[in-house]
Amino acid sequence: MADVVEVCDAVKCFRTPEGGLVQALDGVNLIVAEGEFVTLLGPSGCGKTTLLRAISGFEPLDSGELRIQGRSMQGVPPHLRPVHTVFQSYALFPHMNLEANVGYALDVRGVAKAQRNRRVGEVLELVGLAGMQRRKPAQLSGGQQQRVALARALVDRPALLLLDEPLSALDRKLRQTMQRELKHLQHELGIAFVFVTHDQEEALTMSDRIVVLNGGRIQQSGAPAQIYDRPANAFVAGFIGDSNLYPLQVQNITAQGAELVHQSGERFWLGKQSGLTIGRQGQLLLRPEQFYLTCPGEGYAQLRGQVEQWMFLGKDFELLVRSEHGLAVKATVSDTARQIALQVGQAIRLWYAPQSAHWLEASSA
Ligand SMILES: Nc1ncnc2c1ncn2[C@@H]1O[C@H](COP(=O)(O)OP(=O)(O)OP(=O)(O)O)[C@@H](O)[C@H]1O
Repeated sequence: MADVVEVCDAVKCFRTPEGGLVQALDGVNLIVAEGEFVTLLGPSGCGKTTLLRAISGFEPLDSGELRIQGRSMQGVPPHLRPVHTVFQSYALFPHMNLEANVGYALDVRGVAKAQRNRRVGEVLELVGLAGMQRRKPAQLSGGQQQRVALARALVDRPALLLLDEPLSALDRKLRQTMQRELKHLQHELGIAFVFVTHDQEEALTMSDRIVVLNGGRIQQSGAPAQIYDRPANAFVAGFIGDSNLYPLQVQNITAQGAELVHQSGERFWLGKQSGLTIGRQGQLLLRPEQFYLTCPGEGYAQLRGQVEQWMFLGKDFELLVRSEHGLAVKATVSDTARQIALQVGQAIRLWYAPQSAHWLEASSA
């Protein structure tokens, strides 16, 4: 697959009104392949919007390179880049009807009327708004307005669509519907998407690849499952999903794996892994859903503790357990908890597979 976007060593600093300097992008490298759905994810202020604005041409970089479809974007103004942005606020022209809003980019470029009308018709069909051409934005629902914004951005078939929190103004249900539609549309059109969101669930379900940013630096770039199951460092582990993260030291190495100890005396097991030596320090990641209340089979490790809190979530139970040595353990366990009839203060065992635990070396943690 050819690369649509290449960002090399992008650096961008802002001078703040208070007289300080903010490093919004601190040596960012990003490649987006043709047809890829890439999500930029990170806390507020991590540089997501700055990176999008640099790609679209609204924010010149201090240093670094940007190529779109192999062409350097040095000195190329936003309107001449093969890129459109869809914003959370839709940014529609309120006085124009839907057809004029969508056809605007083609009108500006002087596309012949017949071709223009055909393209507008096609793209409205695509986003499910055929027959609403004459409505003005105020006569549409939030979800419909977002579809117009999408249609407008897609009408001249850009190589790349940038989406800056496009769904965050929608309520939960509509948001989920739009997530599915957007993903379907992206697949159908084969256009590369760079999508910005705060919402980790949205990122995990929609993306081919997630790029996690913090403090203007890329922390990790990978497929959703890789980011979730094998985070590169403690920041990513803590930012995505619920996590139990314990600072531990390697105490012993056996044929099955490693025995790890917390300073409280609590012991954990980690599956076989290359490069581990006795005395190494790091953090162990165990996701709440990796625990079981009954031993699922051979080779599982156990953690004893007492139920401190429990909540029924409709399908699963969410438990807060205090381990024998005083560690807090979050566990999400399925239905079997019904038969066990949980009570606060009850002594229980939590089982986990040592090979599903993830070790973060101190240097990367
Ligand atoms: N024009 C500007 N002048 C000064 N500082 C800026 C400017 N634009 C952005 N910043 C700063 O640069 C950093 C990165 O901002 P950016 O908008 O890229 O973050 P973000 O990840 O998109 O955040 P959010 O999720 O809140 O939108 C922040 O610290 C922000 O305050």
